[in-house]
Amino acid sequence: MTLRELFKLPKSINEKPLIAVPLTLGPNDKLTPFAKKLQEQNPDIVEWRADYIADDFSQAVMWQQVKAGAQAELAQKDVSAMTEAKMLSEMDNARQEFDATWPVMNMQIIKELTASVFNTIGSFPIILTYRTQAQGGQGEMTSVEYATFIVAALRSGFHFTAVDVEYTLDSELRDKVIDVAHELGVPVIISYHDFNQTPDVSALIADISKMPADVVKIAVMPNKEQDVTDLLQATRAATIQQPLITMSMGAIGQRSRVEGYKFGSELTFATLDGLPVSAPGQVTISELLATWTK
Ligand SMILES: O=C1C[C@@](O)(C(=O)O)C[C@@H](O)[C@@H]1O
Repeated sequence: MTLRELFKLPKSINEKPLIAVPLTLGPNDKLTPFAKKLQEQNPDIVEWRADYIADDFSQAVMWQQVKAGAQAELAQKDVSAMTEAKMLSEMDNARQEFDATWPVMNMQIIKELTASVFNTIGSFPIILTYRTQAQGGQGEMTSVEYATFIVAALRSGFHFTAVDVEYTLDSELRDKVIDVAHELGVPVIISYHDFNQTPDVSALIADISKMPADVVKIAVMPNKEQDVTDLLQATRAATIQQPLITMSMGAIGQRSRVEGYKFGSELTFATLDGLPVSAPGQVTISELLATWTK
């Protein structure tokens, strides 16, 4: 099965790979200008990089906000030291109450975040990705928080075209997330990143393909031109059942993003013009299309 078939997308008319653009907006950015550019440049897929926003709604951050609000209110009141001490001790009880209700609040927050993405750009297929710092992203969640986030977003009632699950996630949690995705009919991309070097890509492809992955994705850093050639050749030589996405990152690896499809990589990440990259070496859609029509 091809990646297009798996994602239920129309057949390509020119044998080119799918183009995915990353949505890397943080809590203070507006989605509407992104949505407008999206309509203009019309990529195949949007990858929602939730790690750029989700940590701003973590339990610790939300509690800090509640606490800061209460303290600001206290500061405005002219209260005695005794009353102030009493109110502060009440904060401890409030903290316990906050912690007890957090799982429900967390689900609601994740649902609202997901809804805001789908309500603005849901006419495009969306891949759900939360990239941890260990794999080159912004995300600081623990493995349990990561799995909770992904499962809650998948169960939010909005249908993702695919979900990215990191290869390095603890295997028990990984299986749990994959089970939920499959129960909801969402294909799982198992992805591996190395921002320092190009390891043995063939071995990695073989290893990931043995997992319950519907798509295998590998993004690694070349230190020399030969590393890019090795990645492309490993992509061509792969005999796995699942669709494959590979790329060499950084400046040296850029050609893999443009011509990787000739070796069997079925999707390439590019940015909307003028928007930031989500990994080194990504080109813009315009650059990509210009190179393809040369
Ligand atoms: O896994 C990938 C590939 C990527 O790292 C890249 O190199 O283009 C960009 C990420 O947003 C995406 O999740």
